[in-house]
Amino acid sequence: MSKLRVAVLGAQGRIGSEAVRAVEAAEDMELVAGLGRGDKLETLVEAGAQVVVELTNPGAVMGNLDFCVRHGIHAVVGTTGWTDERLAQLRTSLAASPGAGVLIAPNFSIGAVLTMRFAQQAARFFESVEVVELHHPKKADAPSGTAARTAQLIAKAREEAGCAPQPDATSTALDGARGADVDGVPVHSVRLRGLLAHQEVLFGGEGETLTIRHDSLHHSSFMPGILLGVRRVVNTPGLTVGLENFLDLG
Ligand SMILES: NC(=O)C1=CN([C@@H]2O[C@H](COP(=O)(O)OP(=O)(O)OC[C@H]3O[C@@H](n4cnc5c(N)ncnc54)[C@H](OP(=O)(O)O)[C@@H]3O)[C@@H](O)[C@H]2O)C=CC1
Ligand SMILES: O=C(O)C1=N[C@H](C(=O)O)C[C@H](O)C1
Repeated sequence: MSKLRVAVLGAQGRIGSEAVRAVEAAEDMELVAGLGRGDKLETLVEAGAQVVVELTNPGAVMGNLDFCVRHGIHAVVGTTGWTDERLAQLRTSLAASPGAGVLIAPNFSIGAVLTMRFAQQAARFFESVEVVELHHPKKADAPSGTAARTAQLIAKAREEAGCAPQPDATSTALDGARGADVDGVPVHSVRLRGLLAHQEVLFGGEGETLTIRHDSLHHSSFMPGILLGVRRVVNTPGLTVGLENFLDLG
C-alpha cells in the first residue's frame, strides 16, 4: 500500500514541530515537506503533497488553504480564527475544486472533542452556563477556537430546546469583567505561564452545578486526532468542521 504524502505548514511551531514528528513516525505516511514562514507554497506541488496539515496562524491560514484547494491538495487545519465569513469563503473555493477535502478541527484532542459533546448534551438542562479557557501566554487569539466552538454548540442546543436567556443581574461592570459574549454564552480567557490548553464548562441549575473540565498537558494530545484527520480527509471532499465527524460518536 502506498504511503500518504503529507506536508506540514508551520513546521517549526509548537504544534507543527510535534506534528512533523508524528507524521514521520506514522507507518502509513511520508513527510514530503515541512514549511515555515517565507517558504514557497509551490514546494507543496513539487513535493507531490496529497495532504497538508495547516498549523500556522489566523493571518496566514486563508492564503495557504486557497493555494491547497486550487491545487487539489487536501488539508487538515488546526489553526484558529474561524468566522462565518471565512468559512463561507472557503466553501466557495472548495466548490470550484470539487475533489478537495478540508477538515477544520478547533481541537484535535479526544478529551476536548468529548468535552464539547458532553457540554452540548448538558446545555438544555441548566439555566446558566459559562466557559473558562486557560492557555499558555504565547497564544495569539482569545477566546480559543475550542472555547468559541463550545459556546456556539451550547447556544445552538439551548436555542433548539427553547431555553430562556440566562439569568444575569449585572448592571454595572468593568470592560471584560463578564467575559466575551459568544452567542449569549460568556467566555473567559486566562493566559498563564505553566499552562498549555485547558477548558472548563460551568453549568448551574437550582441547587446544583456541573463542571466539565479538560486539560491538554502536552502537544502529543493533539497528534492522534491530526493523524486520523489526515487518513479520513482524503476520502471526504468538501468542508468538514470538527473532528467529531470522524469519530463515530453516534
Ligand atoms: N486545533 C488544535 O487542536 C490546535 C490548534 N492550535 C492552533 O495552531 C496554531 C499554531 O499554534 P502554535 O503552534 O502554538 O503557534 P506557533 O506560533 O508556535 O507556530 C506557528 C508557526 O507557523 C509559522 N508561520 C507563520 N506564518 C506562516 C506561513 N505563512 N506559512 C508557514 N508557516 C507560517 C510561524 O513562524 P513564525 O514563528 O516565524 O511566525 C510558527 O513557526 C494556532 O492557531 C493555535 O491556536 C494549537 C494547538 C492545538
Ligand atoms: O493555541 C493553542 O495552544 C491551542 N489552540 C487551539 C484553540 O484555540 O482552541 C486548541 C487548543 O486549545 C490549543
